[in-house]
Amino acid sequence: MLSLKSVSKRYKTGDLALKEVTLEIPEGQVMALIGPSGAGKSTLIRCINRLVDPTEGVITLDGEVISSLSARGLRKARRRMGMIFQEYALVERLTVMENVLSGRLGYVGFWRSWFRKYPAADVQEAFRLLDRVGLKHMADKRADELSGGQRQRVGIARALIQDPALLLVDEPTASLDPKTSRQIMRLICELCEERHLSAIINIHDVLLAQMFAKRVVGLQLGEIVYDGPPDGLGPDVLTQIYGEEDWEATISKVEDEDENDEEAPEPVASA
Ligand SMILES: Nc1ncnc2c1ncn2[C@@H]1O[C@H](COP(=O)(O)OP(=O)(O)OP(=O)(O)O)[C@@H](O)[C@H]1O
Repeated sequence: MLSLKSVSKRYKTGDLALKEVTLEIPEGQVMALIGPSGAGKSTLIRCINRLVDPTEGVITLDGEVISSLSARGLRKARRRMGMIFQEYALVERLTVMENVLSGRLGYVGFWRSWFRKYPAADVQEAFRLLDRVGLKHMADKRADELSGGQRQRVGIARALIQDPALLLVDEPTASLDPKTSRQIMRLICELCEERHLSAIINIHDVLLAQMFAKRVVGLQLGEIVYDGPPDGLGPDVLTQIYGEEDWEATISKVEDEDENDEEAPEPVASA
């Protein structure tokens, strides 16, 4: 459903951030994008939602060519791409509910959103989503009263109320502790499965990528150097992506954690 063909990006500074990247992401697939700092992960995500214009190549979402859309076409296409950010990007002085509803901005028109007059169906859906992410009881809290994990749950609900076909997730756990990081990754993956959503998750943490994604793409200096299942990320591949390190320790840690994972499951309610 998402296809990138020979996508390259050269910034005005001369940096070649992406080199002929070709990828296909089928419906419902969660893909983790890994690679060292500067590999081009953010640039790839930004080319898909056109925050950055690719220099060459073609990007299509469900057959629609994203890479050459006009501003109006782009606004429409962006409704189909939910974004989840590292720093949550919430409006601090607004409530949890208002932040979630802001995900409908692309649909409701400027004045309606200015006066915060969202349709009843949107409000109902926001409650359902807050229930699903475990925050129904916090709908009236201000965003600045929440913990990092709770903020990210609001960010997830805000992305989902857009009713996207694709989730673009940029470092969702970078500001979270290890346990919360796992809960957030698990929640994102479960929601993608429930809703047949595709996702690209840009993630620094190789362990988390291996634990939760069915497919991992490794970028190095703007090129894909690995594209395959998480268990194919052996020491040689990781060295190719990140350089020399004691990868055996990392890999065995994943196995240990899998065996000992006795965390309580996320709250379940119908979505
Ligand atoms: N706006 C920009 N102008 C010029 N060069 C840029 C710009 N943004 C990124 N770059 C360059 O493009 C390359 C890829 O950067 P990018 O941010 O996509 O990497 P990344 O893998 O997301 O890194 P990180 O994990 O640190 O966020 C780097 O060499 C970076 O310096």
